[in-house]
Amino acid sequence: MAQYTRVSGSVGLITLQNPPVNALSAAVRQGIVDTVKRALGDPKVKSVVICGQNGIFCGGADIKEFGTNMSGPPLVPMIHAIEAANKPVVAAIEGSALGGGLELALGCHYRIAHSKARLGLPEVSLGLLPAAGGTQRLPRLIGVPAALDLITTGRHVTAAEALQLGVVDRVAEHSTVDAAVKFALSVAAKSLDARRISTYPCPRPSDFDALFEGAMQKVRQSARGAIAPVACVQAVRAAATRPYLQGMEREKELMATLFTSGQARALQYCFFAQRAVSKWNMPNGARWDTSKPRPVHKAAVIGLGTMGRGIAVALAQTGMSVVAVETQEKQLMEAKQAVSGMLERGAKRRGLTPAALHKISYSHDIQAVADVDLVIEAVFEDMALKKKVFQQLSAVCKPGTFLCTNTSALDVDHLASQTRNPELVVGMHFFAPAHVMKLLEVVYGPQSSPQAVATAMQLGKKMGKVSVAVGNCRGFVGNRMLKPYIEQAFFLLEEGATPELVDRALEEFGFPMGVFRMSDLSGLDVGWRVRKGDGLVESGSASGQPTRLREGRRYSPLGDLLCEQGRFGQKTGRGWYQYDKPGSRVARSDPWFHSFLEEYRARHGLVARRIDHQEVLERCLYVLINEGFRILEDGIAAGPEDIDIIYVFGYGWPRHRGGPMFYAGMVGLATVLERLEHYRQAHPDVPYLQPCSLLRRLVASGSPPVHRWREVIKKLHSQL
Ligand SMILES: CCCCCCCC(=O)CC(=O)SCCNC(=O)CCNC(=O)[C@H](O)C(C)(C)COP(=O)(O)OP(=O)(O)OC[C@H]1O[C@@H](n2cnc3c(N)ncnc32)[C@H](O)[C@@H]1OP(=O)(O)O
Ligand SMILES: NC(=O)C1=CN([C@@H]2O[C@H](COP(=O)(O)OP(=O)(O)OC[C@H]3O[C@@H](n4cnc5c(N)ncnc54)[C@H](O)[C@@H]3O)[C@@H](O)[C@H]2O)C=CC1
Repeated sequence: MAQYTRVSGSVGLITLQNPPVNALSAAVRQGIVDTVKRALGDPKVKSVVICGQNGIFCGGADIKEFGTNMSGPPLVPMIHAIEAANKPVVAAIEGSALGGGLELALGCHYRIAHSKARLGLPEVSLGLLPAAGGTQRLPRLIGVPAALDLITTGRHVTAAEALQLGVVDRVAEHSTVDAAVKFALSVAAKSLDARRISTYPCPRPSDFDALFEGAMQKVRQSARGAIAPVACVQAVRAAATRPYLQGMEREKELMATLFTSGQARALQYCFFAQRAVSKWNMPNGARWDTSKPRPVHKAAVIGLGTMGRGIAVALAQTGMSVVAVETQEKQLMEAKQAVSGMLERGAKRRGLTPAALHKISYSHDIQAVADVDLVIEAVFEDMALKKKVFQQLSAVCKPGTFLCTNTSALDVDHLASQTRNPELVVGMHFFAPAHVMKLLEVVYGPQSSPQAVATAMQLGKKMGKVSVAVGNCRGFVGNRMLKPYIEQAFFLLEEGATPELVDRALEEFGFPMGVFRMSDLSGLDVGWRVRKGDGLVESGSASGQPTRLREGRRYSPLGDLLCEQGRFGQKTGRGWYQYDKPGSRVARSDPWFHSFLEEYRARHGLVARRIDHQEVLERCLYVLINEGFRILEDGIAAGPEDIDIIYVFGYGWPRHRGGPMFYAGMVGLATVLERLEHYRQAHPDVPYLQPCSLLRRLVASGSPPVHRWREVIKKLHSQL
């Protein structure tokens, strides 16, 4: 809807009304068409202001309408009619002007933004391009390089940057609508000839070809396999090379291919999934909207290694006081230096002074945490040590302090049982580097109170994380699913693949790094220590003939053998690949490893066969997806969206493929099931390939779309 009033005698004020973000639904578009017509037809009206209700201009096209039978007036002619008007139209931008919202503003003759407003064309992150003239008007207004940047990244800019770029004409500190009305009165009689952006020539940069080649290369590298960024570059190129109307034709043509693409569906699914996971619920009925978080004014971090340092930075950047605790003076001083450096660099990047530096106090005495509201433990992954730390915390902290652990896989319930108040214990599983990575798994046990979960979720939000509440099990959601994925990659090496082949297949699929490059980066010794703890590693296996079975299950000792040789990955300069020196990042194929692999196969009577990318993807990804179904079946994740968001934000799953569970739906659940059955037959000693009963059930019930899986899961749980 759009409301129309006449203000200050001669200004027609149009207010978009569609809470919460005034998205351009069919009703809003119809409202704009009607009210603009009314304003232009009213002889008393000399100029027009368009604004949005409740302090937000417009969040763009109504994404919920996509995929439906979109009725109502289309955006392009609506915006053209505004631009062609013979009375000045001023956009009064408060809150956000995004996507179609900014395109609407670009059709206006003037734009005034509030100093706190954010503007942008984020369509690319939804698998689309700004198809209401955005790709044609913006380069004409602010030049090709700046338009390419905004359109291909989808980034939101502040009002100050928008003013500097020339996207807006003025910035208002107080009521933007009042300022716009005043301004509209002042320009009522002015000629509009120079105010219609579509009539501007598009500036042609001197380094035209190099600019577009560079832009194309950049988008192909940053979002491997994503089609929308490429289409965005093509559309801006059309603006720079064709007259406006022909450019609009090209924009429309490119949008038509994107609009119905699987990638657009996947990205739009991610948009809603990201919002859905904040509305968490627990199997005991506790929910996000009935559980009140407790404010956290002061927090502590125990253990300032790789993770603890990043967590301390993320906490301090929220503005709260942080107590950082290490055991030894030397470690404490090193950590203090590292944390200060991280905060200073972060502040410099954002053009701020590092105020958070003074928010952290350091101590090697655990008594220092006595008065904090919440503690995050990040000591070594060692149950005995963590148990001791939780016992100490329980004794030292004031009553009611929430005790959280950053363990990657250990039993959160067991840690809770070491404390006087197990209901105050949850897992807060960050990802490295903790001050950068967006994902946070909040792990609840049967005793965790809804308030503890709500507090951890809210703290995650405050730290800028995408937080997902999950149940307690070995590895929680992300790492539990990773185990069979890595296992398949090892088996593929045994059967004839190379690290290069496996990684290429996964990187072409869209992962930033394949499994072996990733393993070299995070350190082969991490998994080795876990396998040793599980009693899977045979000592001295490098010198003997290590077995490839553990309790009847196939096992590949390849990773253990490399570790026994001191090949821990990048940190030692050798792993699945070789590196120029320890710590170097460029992976090169290693002839040593190839001959080692051949000898290994020969020793075990394994005959290498040709393995193609399809098999790599099917085996690595379907086995991971299968574990995802088990996690849903076990009630560890509340829905497929939770798993998908964990994989997209924590594990580099390509966003344009929507996350593993959405991807399974795209491939077809019946196909995933059939391929798992096929591989299970070929590898009867690999239990992870056994299709999960939830997957079978979903296929038997006609493979419903992903948003209906929760119903099937609910039914399944009610029958148990
Ligand atoms: C051939 C066909 C031709 C078609 C031509 C189309 C051409 C186009 O140009 C296409 C477009 O505009 S695509 C839309 C571009 N706009 C965006 O991407 C902005 C999306 N929204 C945001 O960033 C934040 O919500 C925002 C920054 C606005 C607000 O953030 P908050 O953190 O305050 O609030 P959220 O929790 O994100 O959102 C609140 C509720 O609003 C829903 N929502 C947000 N934007 C929407 C939108 N654009 N359409 C529909 N629903 C939207 C959001 O899902 C959430 O809903 P609930 O979770 O149910 O409360
Ligand atoms: N490194 C990673 O990528 C991730 C690690 N994690 C988990 O985070 C935890 C920490 O891992 P990292 O930071 O990698 O380990 P790290 O080895 O880098 O750091 C552990 C730190 O804890 C300190 N420490 C040991 N005992 C202590 C005590 N009693 N009091 C205070 N400090 C103590 C050590 O001096 C060391 O600085 C582990 O549980 C790990 O599984 C979770 C997510 C990712």
